[in-house]
Amino acid sequence: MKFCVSPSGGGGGGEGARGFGRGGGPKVVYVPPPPPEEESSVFAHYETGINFDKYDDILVDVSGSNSPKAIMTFEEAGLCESLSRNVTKSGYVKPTPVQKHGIPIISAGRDLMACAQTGSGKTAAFLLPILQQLMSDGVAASKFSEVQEPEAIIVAPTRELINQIYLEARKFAYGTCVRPVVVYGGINTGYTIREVLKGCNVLCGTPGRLLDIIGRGKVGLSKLRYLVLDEADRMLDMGFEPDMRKLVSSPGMPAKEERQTLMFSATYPEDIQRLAADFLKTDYLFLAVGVVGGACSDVEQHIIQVDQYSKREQLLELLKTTGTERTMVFVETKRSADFIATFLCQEKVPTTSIHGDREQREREKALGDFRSGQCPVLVATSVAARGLDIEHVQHVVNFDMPSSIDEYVHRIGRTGRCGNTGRAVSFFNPESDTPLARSLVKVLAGAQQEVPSWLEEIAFSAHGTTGFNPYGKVFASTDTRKGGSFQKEPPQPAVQNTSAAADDEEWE
Ligand SMILES: Nc1ncnc2c1ncn2[C@@H]1O[C@H](COP(=O)(O)OP(=O)(O)OP(=O)(O)O)[C@@H](O)[C@H]1O
Repeated sequence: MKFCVSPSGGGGGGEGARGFGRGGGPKVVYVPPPPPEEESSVFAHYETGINFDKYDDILVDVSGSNSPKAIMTFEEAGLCESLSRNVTKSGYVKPTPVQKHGIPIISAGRDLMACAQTGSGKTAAFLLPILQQLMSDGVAASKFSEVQEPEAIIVAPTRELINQIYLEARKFAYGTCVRPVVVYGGINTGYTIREVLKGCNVLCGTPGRLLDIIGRGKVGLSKLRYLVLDEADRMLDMGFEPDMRKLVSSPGMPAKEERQTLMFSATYPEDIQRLAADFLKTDYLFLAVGVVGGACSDVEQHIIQVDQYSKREQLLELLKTTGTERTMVFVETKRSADFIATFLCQEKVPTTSIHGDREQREREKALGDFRSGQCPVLVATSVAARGLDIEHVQHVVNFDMPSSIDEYVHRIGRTGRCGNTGRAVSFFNPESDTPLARSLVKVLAGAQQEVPSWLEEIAFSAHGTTGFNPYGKVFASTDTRKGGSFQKEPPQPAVQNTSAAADDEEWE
């Protein structure tokens, strides 16, 4: 068995994170391998799970005026032949709730803030109606232009996630004249620009690299019709909000009244919802599938009380039971990611790691080795918490609890996707994690999980109450425009999501 070496190569984070020419660091030469061309690889997908049909039982709430009627089937979505064919080849038989409601809303030209649980198909909910519109308008990529004018821009917070979205866009646009392109930090800028100049209709990017390429005059915004913020709450928290403001005030960016703005996430703190409204037309629709910020109930959640010094032993014990099943282990810092991955390798557990200090080449290799099963254990920081859709991830371990409950929801959502079941085990250290206890109890209860009595005690003891963590967000249940706050606790500051993720990913 091959053991994947994990420690950070170092040095890649600074420049890669800040984008070529900004940080003044060494030139990034990395050019990623081209994505697979064979049809079987383009359309490779995993099966929906036994709980896929249960999605239909989830309560859906659409608020705002004149919302269009939901569709029940992909046929009703009115997709053109090539797009329909690609949907079928992707193994999609029926739409998930966020697709049933989101597709007609987007097709009707409405702005949308959509919230649906992890792994429930939000990506296709925005890609399909956008691609459908571009195809029916006969949009085609042109490689004869020195400035590319994409019709859609999609933004996501991490490099791996935006690459995944790009691959989904490429899959659905397969065999058509619509060309998606991806730009993100940590790869050679010249290569990126050459890719953009080959023709670009749907530009997928991380914020830093997008702004960079727009600033270089390689991308014009005059034809832009769609702006999509995936993981919208993360894109608008303190880490990325300035970049988003810069993006929407870039020269040529159509005003919000002239473009369609679409936001998707599994979590939406209320303060972020209010801020997001700045980017949307006033009559935007708010789509909530289930409880906003709730965890996916297909993930079996276990919380174990562990003190800091017993965590490594506990992890080893746990990994003995998971065998070669794919497991993501989340830790708080880049250093501990290296440390734990090295420890596991020494213990003969084939492990790799991903975090913001690893070079992009290493990050992509780590993800590749994990996807292929060569290294069934991936130790990760919050950089891998959101959006990543990796087949066969059966287990998530929170070696360190995250500092916010939303981050917890995203992390455990790496398993139990698309109707499949999964398991999340979290090491709760009362010394450091007590502030999260209350919101954790609510998330567990909301997902019909067993709540350990010791956790309840911590959460609602005098100690737990006085020590209530302002960062331990309790989820809202619906559209903030309805006026109600759904929290018993005071409103949370916008900083709550940023700490871990922002210092880990820095500036993409
Ligand atoms: N209608 C469908 N039928 C079958 N599979 C689907 C369908 N919609 C999406 N999928 C698949 O389900 C998986 C999860 O979808 P996706 O990554 O879009 O989830 P998500 O809601 O964006 O999750 P997250 O909140 O973690 O970002 C993907 O592999 C996707 O291809």
